[in-house]
Order: sequence, then C-alpha cells, then structure tokens
Amino acid sequence: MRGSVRLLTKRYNSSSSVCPAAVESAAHAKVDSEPRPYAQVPGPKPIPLLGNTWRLLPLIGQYQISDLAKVSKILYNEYGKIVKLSGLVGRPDLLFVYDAQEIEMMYRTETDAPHRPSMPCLVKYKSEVRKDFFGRLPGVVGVHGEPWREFRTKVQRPILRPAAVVQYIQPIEEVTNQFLDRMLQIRDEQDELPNDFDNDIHKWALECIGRIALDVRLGCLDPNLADDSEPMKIINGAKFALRNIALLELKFPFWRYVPTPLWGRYVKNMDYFIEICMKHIDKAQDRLQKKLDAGTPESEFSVVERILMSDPDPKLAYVLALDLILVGIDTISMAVCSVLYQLATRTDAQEKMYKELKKVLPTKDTPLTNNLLENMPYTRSFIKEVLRMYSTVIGNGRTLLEDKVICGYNIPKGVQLVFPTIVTGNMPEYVKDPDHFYPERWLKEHKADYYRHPFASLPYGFGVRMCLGRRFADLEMQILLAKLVRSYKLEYHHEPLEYKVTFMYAPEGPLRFKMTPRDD
Ligand code: HEM
Repeated sequence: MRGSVRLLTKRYNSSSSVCPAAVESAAHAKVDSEPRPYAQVPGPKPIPLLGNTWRLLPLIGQYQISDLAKVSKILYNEYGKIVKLSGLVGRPDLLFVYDAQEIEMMYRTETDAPHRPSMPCLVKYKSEVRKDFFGRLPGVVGVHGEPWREFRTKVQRPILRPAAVVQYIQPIEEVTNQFLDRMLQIRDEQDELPNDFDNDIHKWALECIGRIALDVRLGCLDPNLADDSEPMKIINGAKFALRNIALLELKFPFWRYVPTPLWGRYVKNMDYFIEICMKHIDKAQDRLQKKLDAGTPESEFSVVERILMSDPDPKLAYVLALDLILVGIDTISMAVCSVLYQLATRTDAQEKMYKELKKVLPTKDTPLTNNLLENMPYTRSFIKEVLRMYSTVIGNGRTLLEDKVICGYNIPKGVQLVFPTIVTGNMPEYVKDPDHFYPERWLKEHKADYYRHPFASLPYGFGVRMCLGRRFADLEMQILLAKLVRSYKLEYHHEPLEYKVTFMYAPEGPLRFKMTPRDD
C-alpha cells in the first residue's frame, strides 16, 4: 500500500500548485457565472458497493492511515484545490479544500456554533453510553449546536484570558524541571535517552494537564511508580487512548454496529477518566471554599476555581477537565516529539536558540516570567515553524451547515470539509521557500515577505471553535524549550525518522536523543 502511495507521488507533479478546477471554473465563469454542480467536483471515483471506503481498508486499501498526510498531498496534486472523496460507507462525503482564500472565507462566514466532525467514538460515548452523566451540557469535544455554544461560552473566558496563562508559568516550569531531571537520570552511558523516551514525554504532558485541568500534581513523573498507583493507572489509561483511538476512529468503524472488545475497553477507560476528574475537582472545590472563607483575592484563583465559582453545579468543571485531558495530552506530547526531533537534527537553529536564551536568562536557573518569555522571539518562531512544516494535527474540519459555493462549485450542506493545513502550510504560493525550515519567517521583520497568506498554516484551527488549549500548548512547549536548550545540548545520531499519522502527525521510531549539559 505504501508502494501505491509512492507510485502516485511519482506520477503526479508535486510542484503543481495551480488548481485545474479553479482555472477551468474561472474560465467557465466568464461565459456563465453559474456555479458548477456538485457532481462535477473532481476526486477519485467511488466503485459500486464499496464506494471509496475500500481505499482506507486494511490490506486491500490504496491508502494507509499512517500515510494520510501524503494522501492529502497526493489528492491535491492529482485533482487540484478542491477534491471530493465520496461513497464512504457510513459517513458523509469528504471535501478537501486547498485554497487559502476559500478556507478564509469558510472560517470567516461560519455561524456562532460551527460543527467540527470529530471523534465519533467520543460522540457515541457522550451522547449514548453515558448520557446519564453528560446530560444537557456535554462539553466541547464531540458536541455541536446549542449545547456546544452554551458550554464554550461558559468556559471560554476563564481559560483564554491572557492572565490565566501567566498564572501557570511557575507551575509548568516546576513540572518541566522535574522532567529534565528525569531525562538526565534515564540516559544511558552514551548520554542517550532510551528507546521509549516518548513515554516520558507523555508523562510530562499528563503532569502539565493535571496541573491545569485538575489543580493537582498527579505524580506521573515520579520514579518507581507501583502498578496499582493512581499515576500509573492514569499513564496506562492515556497510553491506551493514544494507541487505540486511531484504530477506532480512522479504520472501518465496526464498533458502530457491534460492541467490539476494543470498544468495551474504550468505554471502561473513559469511565475511569471521569472518576479521576470527579475526585480531583471535588478536592479543588473544598480548597476553594477555604480560600473564599479566608477572603483570598480573586486574582489568585486558578482556572478550575474560576470555573467552579461560575456555576453552582461542579459538573461544568468535571466535564471541562475531562475534555481538556482528552485532547490536551496526545496533541501536546506528539507536538513535543516533533519539536524535539527537529531541534536535535537542526544544530544551527538550536545554536541560535541557545544564544537568544543565554541573553534572556543570565543563569541556567533564572526563574521564568511572562516578560522573559515574551523576549524569546526565535524560540517562539521555531515552534511555529515546526507546526507549519509538520503540523501535528494535519487538518481541521467543518460540516457544512448550509449550501455554499466553494471553488466555483455548488456544495450541498452536510458535506464534511477538510482544511489540510499540512498541505496549505507548505504550498509555495502561500509560503516562500516552503521546504526551507526557516523560523525567522515568523519574525515581525520577515513575516510579510515569507508568509503570504494568514490562513495557510493554522495548526490550532480558527474562529469561535479554535483550540481552547492553544495558549497553554504554546506555553508548555516554550517553557520546555527554554529550560532544555538553556542548559543542555540535544543531538540525534541515528537513522532519520519518518513522519507518520498515528492519529497525530509525528516522527515514528525511538527518540534516542543525546543530551549533554552545557558549560554555562
Ligand atoms: C500543539 C498542541 C495542540 C494542537 C496542534 C491543537 C490543535 C487543535 C485543533 C486544530 C483544534 C480544532 C480547532 C477548530 O475546530 O478550529 C483543537 C481543538 C481543541 N483543543 Fe487543541 N491543540 C493542541 C493542544 C491542546 C491542549 C494542550 C489542550 C488542553 C489544554 C487543547 C484543548 C482543545 C480543546 C478543548 C478543543 C476543542 C475546542 C472546541 O471544539 O470548542 N488543545 N485543537
């Protein structure tokens, strides 16, 4: 199957960035301004009975899930800026849009409750299996329409106000210091990190999210955890989710029709996470009561405490914590795997970052502040550049809620739009020298020249449904880079790793980085 992807790549000229459909339809529009019918949107032809689903089936399929990023590029190269994948058994047509202007138009004209078609197993779990728990306000992930709008409105401000993030600099720095100590301890005699170092990155991500969503240090980075300890059970639960959700969601969804064993384990795992959230939020509520009794000023309340104060029913905080945990572990940990791999393999960029950090942080243990973090433009740009070239979430989606004209075609409501940021963020018409890894392109003085369309690279999505944790994600990655690069050198001396989609897009294989302390 990988062979067929390679073949297709060879057959179609990857440098073509002009959309034949758009050119044709523009020419057509001169004579007749009527949009063209949906049936004429280009795309691979569905075959009788199996439609296009077979293309994603194991063994006989043409495309492998892990090659989704490549497939998305191939579809663009073969068919142009708008591509229809129809005839998918049990799901609506997918419409890939590779035109940044059209993507901008779609985002800017969306309603106040856009529909992102995501996580079908979570939708089933929330709306059917545990309807008793989620009730009227089931959260933001896998939820749509008025219930989504109401929930998001309640939690948006406490999470996204800039001051909220500042409160977490010191706690995330503390978690990160423990992570760096652990990295030092687990190195081998060649100063290299072990084959399963990505597990430790997941533990760091879990510890960060525990601090933000549950107001607690979970203890996932502690050495020698017993198998039956809570942190170990949480680690295993997160690992299960990471390994299996892609299987449930991206492959043929048998679980929709019969309760497969994997589905049963998924439900049990989710139930466990609800239990953990309730336990820690209840404790946070007790602490909040004590703070209120003591007259603690509001400026000292955490995000969880603000959420608890905004609603007498702690359910809001339980469900929010669950949602943040569900999407705030894999995203950030896979992004960090990618950022560290790029850092270790791009020595020049790492040296530039080190110089910047040395200037801003006079000593290795200078405590981080908001002001100091704002004075690290290169470090921040490095993260942006990694997310542009290797976007961890390869694309975003919206279900069309009304008929629209896109790229000169009439598109009926119900179609699922896909905006593949991994492709648009690497198209020469939107990004100068897209294959050149150049963090400087994001600096104020270069941006206009090197990044030509603001909707080409959108790793966190856009608009009212944009990533709720983006400020925390940026903060966590920046703190990790600042602490790591200021004190250590990271290298990689093994076979190059290939990027794959295992739900998220990240380098696949052991991250055996060499980590050595810097002299000053
Ligand atoms: C580098 C890491 C991350 C990336 C690339 C990322 C990317 C995304 C994207 C593309 C979306 C869809 C946005 C849209 O529909 O317009 C999203 C949604 C979301 N993200 Fe993130 N994310 C990251 C980290 C996080 C973290 C750490 C958290 C939690 C603290 C988080 C919480 C959420 C939530 C709750 C949503 C759903 C928002 C809604 O539907 O209202 N994300 N993220």
